[in-house]
Order: sequence, then C-alpha cells, then structure tokens
Amino acid sequence: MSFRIQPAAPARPNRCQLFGPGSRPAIFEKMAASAADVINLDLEDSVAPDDKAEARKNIIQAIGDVDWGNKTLSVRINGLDTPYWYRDVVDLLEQASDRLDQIMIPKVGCAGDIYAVDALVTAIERAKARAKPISFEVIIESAAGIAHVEEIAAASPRMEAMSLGAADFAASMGMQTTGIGGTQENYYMIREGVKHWSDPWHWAQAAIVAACRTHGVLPVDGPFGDFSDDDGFVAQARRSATLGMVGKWAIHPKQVALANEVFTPSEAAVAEAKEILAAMEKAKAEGAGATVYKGRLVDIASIKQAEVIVKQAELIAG
Ligand SMILES: CC(=O)SCCNC(=O)CCNC(=O)[C@H](O)C(C)(C)COP(=O)(O)OP(=O)(O)OC[C@H]1O[C@@H](n2cnc3c(N)ncnc32)[C@H](O)[C@@H]1OP(=O)(O)O
Ligand SMILES: O=CC(=O)O
Ligand SMILES: [Mg+2]
Repeated sequence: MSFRIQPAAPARPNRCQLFGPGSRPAIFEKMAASAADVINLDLEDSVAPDDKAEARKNIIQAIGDVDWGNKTLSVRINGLDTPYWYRDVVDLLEQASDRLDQIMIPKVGCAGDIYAVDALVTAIERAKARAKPISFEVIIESAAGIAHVEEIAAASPRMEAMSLGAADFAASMGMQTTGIGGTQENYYMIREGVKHWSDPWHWAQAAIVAACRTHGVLPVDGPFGDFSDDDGFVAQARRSATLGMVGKWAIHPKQVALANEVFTPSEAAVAEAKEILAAMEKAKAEGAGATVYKGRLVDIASIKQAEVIVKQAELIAG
C-alpha cells in the first residue's frame, strides 16, 4: 500500500440509477416508486431543445412535490458546450428545494469543467445559504474524458460518482457501432474458424474504476440501450460488477430489478466471504498469515477481498 491510504467511496447504495426525461413529468411518480437507489431526472440528451425550459420547470417542481423516499435524487444538466447548462444550474440551485442531492455533469473533458460548475454552485449556495451542499456525479463519454479521467475524479470534494456513457463515448471515439453498450458484433477474435467476442468497453471501465478508487468516487456503468435484451444487460452488468463498479443505469424500469440483483452480493457470496474471514481469524490465532480454504490459498489480501463483499451487503441491507 502506498503511504497514502485509498479513500473510501461514499457509503450509500448505488446499484441502479433510473433515468427519465424531464419533459415527461407523468413518469416522475413511477420513478419515485421504483426500487432504484438513485433517480436521474434528465435535462440533457433525452430532452429536445425546444423542451429544455419546460423540463427545467417540471423538474424543479417535482423535486419539492414528489416523495422521493430515501433515494439519492440527481438531475443531469446539459453539457458545458451548450447554452443551457448555466441556466440549469442557476434555476436548480435557486429554485429547487433542498431535497435535491446531486447534479450530474455530462461529457466532462477535463478537471476545469468540474471547476467551472463548482464555482457557480458554490456561489449560489452561499448566496442562498443552502443548508445541504450539492454533490456531483459525472459521465465519462468522450475521448477527452477518458484521457483525463484521473484528474476528473480528483477535481472537487463534491465528486461522488462517475459513469461510463457508452453512447456518446462510442461516438466521440469514432467507434463503428450504433449500439449502446453490450456485445458488439464486429469486436471478436477468431480461432480455428470460431468467433470469440471480446468486450470493447472493458478498458474504459477499468480506467474509470482505477481513477474512482484512487479518489474515493463511486464507479458506475452507464446505459444499456436494448431494453428488450435482459440477458445482454445482465451479462454487461456482471462484467462491470466483477471489475469493481457498484451499479448501472436503467433507461427503462424493467432494467431496475436486473441491476439490483447483479449489484447485490448473493447470499452464497456473502456466506463464502464470511467463511474466508473466519478461516483467516483462525489462521491468525495460530500465528499464520496464510491458510487453505476449500483447497485454495487465502491470505491477508483475502481478508480485504472478502470485506469488500461483506461491507457491500451490509451497506445495501442498511
Ligand atoms: C444515452 C443516454 O443518455 S441514456 C439516459 C437518457 N435517456 C433517458 O432518460 C430515457 C429514459 N427512458 C425513457 O424515456 C423510456 O423508458 C423509453 C422512451 C425508452 C420507453 O418509454 P415507453 O415507450 O413509455 O416504455 P413502455 O411503454 O415500455 O413503458 C412501460 C411503463 O413504464 C413507464 N416508464 C417508461 N419509462 C420509464 C422510466 N424511465 N421511469 C419510470 N417509468 C417509466 C411507462 O410510463 C409505462 O407505465 P404504465 O405501465 O403505467 O403505462
Ligand atoms: O449519456 C450516456 C451515454 O451513453 O451517452
Ligand atoms: Mg451521453
């Protein structure tokens, strides 16, 4: 371990982030009633330019009027390359109730993008004597974003979460696909005439996880566009969970239960983790740093691995 201890990420469940367009207020109550840990009301790409102002009003009203329970409530503002974002921030911070927890900043390309939003948010919070500071989450969805991912993760104490946005990421990278996440037909290796598909999102996800874990930020997998393909969603989510991500977006309500299931450690996984901890306690009492569990090595690093699973389960159980 480096001299610097790895900071813990925020201790709150983030298994599923359910999105809905701010221009579609009829679904807000349904979103609130869902089993998602995080709600993302959208002002950005699911809202047409002519509807931006109305969507802002809908969201500001719903933040105060709807019972969001104990969910993390977040609004995705427009990107810093648009004429909309400053008005999103000003109106949300000046007019929405303190129930708003978080702002999601899309298409971040460098730490300076976060600095700009932070400066504006901080000024309004001071002017309005806002009781609860707004936290930030960002989307890595451009070549610049992934190139500067670590400085972005470190950009502000407000930073709580970072998602991979597969759709815009693919476009920015010039990838030959219109699919949003998941298996890509042409990304395969071939051996003895048999195709073996590989994962084109893997490296970006791993870079995001490393940046997030270095700076105490929650790494999250973004959208999976084909909401008719449950198996594809689950396979993508399982890969993300295995890599260290804590949750995934749902762009349709049917994806919420799938994400919650994948990102909640199973009873069997928790039981095994606890058995490893017990085996290591016994080894320690006997003066050993390593022992054998089910025919395989476990040692002091295994304690940390097992604790990841046990702590995650405890966090979700509340
Ligand atoms: C690449 C990105 O940036 S992704 C993030 C931005 N995108 C978004 O926010 C899109 C979010 N999703 C949606 O807008 C919608 O789910 C759509 C357009 C994909 C599909 O909408 P619909 O055609 O209404 O879906 P469908 O008919 O299957 O809806 C089934 C039910 O779920 C409801 N519903 C649909 N979407 C949502 C949602 N996001 N949250 C809660 N409930 C929803 C519908 O109102 C309907 O309810 P009902 O049974 O009471 O009538
Ligand atoms: O905003 C999300 C994306 O995939 O793009
Ligand atoms: Mg996007």
